[in-house]
Amino acid sequence: MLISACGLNRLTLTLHAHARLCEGIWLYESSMLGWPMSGAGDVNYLRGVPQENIRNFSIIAHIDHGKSTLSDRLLQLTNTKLSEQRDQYMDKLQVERERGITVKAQSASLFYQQDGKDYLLNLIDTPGHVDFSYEVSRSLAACEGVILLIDASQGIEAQTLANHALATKNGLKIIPCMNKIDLPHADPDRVAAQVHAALGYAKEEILQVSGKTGVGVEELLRAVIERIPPPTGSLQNGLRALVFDTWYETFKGVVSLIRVMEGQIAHGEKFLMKSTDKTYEVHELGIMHPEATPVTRLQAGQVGYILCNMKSPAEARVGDTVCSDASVEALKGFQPPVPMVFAGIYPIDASDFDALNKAISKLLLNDTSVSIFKESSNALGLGFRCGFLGLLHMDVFRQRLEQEHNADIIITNPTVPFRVRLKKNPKEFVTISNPSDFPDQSQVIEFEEPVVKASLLMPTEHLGGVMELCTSRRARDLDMVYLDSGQVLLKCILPLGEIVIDFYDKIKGISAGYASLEYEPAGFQQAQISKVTFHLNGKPVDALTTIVHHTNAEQVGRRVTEKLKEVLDRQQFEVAVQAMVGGRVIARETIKAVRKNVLSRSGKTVGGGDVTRKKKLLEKQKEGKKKMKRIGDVELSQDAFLTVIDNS
Ligand SMILES: Nc1nc2c(ncn2[C@@H]2O[C@H](COP(=O)(O)OP(=O)(O)OP(=O)(O)O)[C@@H](O)[C@H]2O)c(=O)[nH]1
Repeated sequence: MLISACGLNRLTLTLHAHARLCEGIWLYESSMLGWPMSGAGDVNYLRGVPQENIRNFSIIAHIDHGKSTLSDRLLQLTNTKLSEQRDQYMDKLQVERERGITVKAQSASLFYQQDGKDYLLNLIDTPGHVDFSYEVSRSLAACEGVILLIDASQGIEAQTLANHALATKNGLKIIPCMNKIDLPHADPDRVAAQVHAALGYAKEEILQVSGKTGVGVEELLRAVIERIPPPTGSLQNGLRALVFDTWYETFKGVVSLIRVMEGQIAHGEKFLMKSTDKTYEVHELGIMHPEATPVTRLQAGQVGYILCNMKSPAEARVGDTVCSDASVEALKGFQPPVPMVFAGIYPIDASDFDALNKAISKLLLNDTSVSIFKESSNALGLGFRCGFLGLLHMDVFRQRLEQEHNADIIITNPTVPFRVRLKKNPKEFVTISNPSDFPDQSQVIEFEEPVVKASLLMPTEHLGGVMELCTSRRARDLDMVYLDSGQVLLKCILPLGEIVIDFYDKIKGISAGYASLEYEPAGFQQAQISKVTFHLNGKPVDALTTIVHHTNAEQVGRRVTEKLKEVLDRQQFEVAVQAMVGGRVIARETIKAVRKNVLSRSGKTVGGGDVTRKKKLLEKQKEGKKKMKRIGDVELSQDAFLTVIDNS
């Protein structure tokens, strides 16, 4: 049996595996979805699932507690057809599959029947790592409830508490649910006691599932339907929908994911983007099932995507309101995320700047939490200064640029944003996120560094080691709360600059992986800040310049000069490698002069008879020369330069 929808001749590009185009009419074979037929004549493929039978929910949890695996099981249980069979289906990006982590929230509309009633369940799988919590907060704006997943062997971790607080703040219904109960070392009783002690849920309220084996997942779906309220919002009102995600697709252009709050929107209709007042026409709209699947109409309470005649990625704004006319009030939108770490991104080959510019603007559409400004460097040419939510976020952005957009890039070493009050304008603080903007010390009244409110959750036996590390990183206002479950929650204020690089790894090492960290911005505090510059025979290498707390300057200076000495080719003259703060040298290495003999490797000269090998080496050197950077008299090969940046 077939349901017909109308006017979709532009949709051939998005032909879905389950759908086919027949004599100009879009036909949907509902039985293929495991979706029973009932009632005829509904032009909407969503077939009038009444609003009270819609549930919009996210799965939230600490990293690795099994959100994506559970999402797989929900797709399976609801007979959702997949375009290919693979684990962690909702992790669509190459970077996610390679790293085994979710970095991008993904939504899927599922159809399910329970007690003879048809339900439309809109699920959003969210990331767990603290760097991507902006994705979680955006996803929650499209939901009425969440499944708070807790690993039955690990128990509550820092991000469990943070996500619980976020869902509570958003007024969402929370279903606490223990996962991985199939693990031999799972301890549901201990974890239930922990959840009760920390979050106040009774043991009976906490569900127990295994996303891996499927045990308990049907009961979980029942709880979703019974405990999470349906969406509200009148179909009769003017259209009001929240854009909560956007991305760019090569053949389709800009795709916006929306949650319709009021009214409805249909194929071919015109709508207004509230922030720009620009009018667009809907070229396609649909649901993620879990691939983009066109429908004719989206109504209040539903989640889906729209494609329209947007010319540039810049026109789509996450948090914007899609509305029928100017009289409709804008929705609350989202607080812009606060960048925690800044770094320069440059094309390896300076002539690729325009291509990099395009690649970045497309990727920004998919990751609105990155802030970007153009900048230039004497060693690297034209590039961008980018703000990220953390180091993992920065690394994922780099990998996505390389993998999804074929960009060859260099990222300079990261720095946190400092603030400064200058004598010429003593009433105002200016933020410095780029070492090149560092002011002359004689003009400075005071500096401030960013701090975070950190929460570290761990079994009590690891408290000593973790406290020691925190103290060595200048932690203050330490406060401990002992939980009934044998865990302790350590709260403190930490300078952001002390945790962005290796703090997380160190914490995991000290606690055998048991301590978890969560943090949020907590303003700025007064600090003594130094700019460390690096010089080759007196000439600065600007891409290596960094800003650090004064107590760390010497250590950074020593590490980078040593690395420069190790990787720099010897020149025909002696080279002084210096690290300086102001006019003062804080670290120095000397590279002795030598007449370079390319035919010598590791001190051994290549055998005289091997002419081809000699030729090859000389050609290689010629090739390498093209990629040499010149700092004053000193030539620095690209490879050497990249190694230093990677290690600085
Ligand atoms: N034994 C067992 N392993 C599970 C279960 N659920 C997930 N896992 C494993 O736990 C690891 C993490 O699972 P994911 O589903 O990627 O976790 P996640 O919460 O989505 O991870 P992030 O999105 O990166 O935070 C994987 O190795 C899964 O195979 C389960 O129910 N039982």
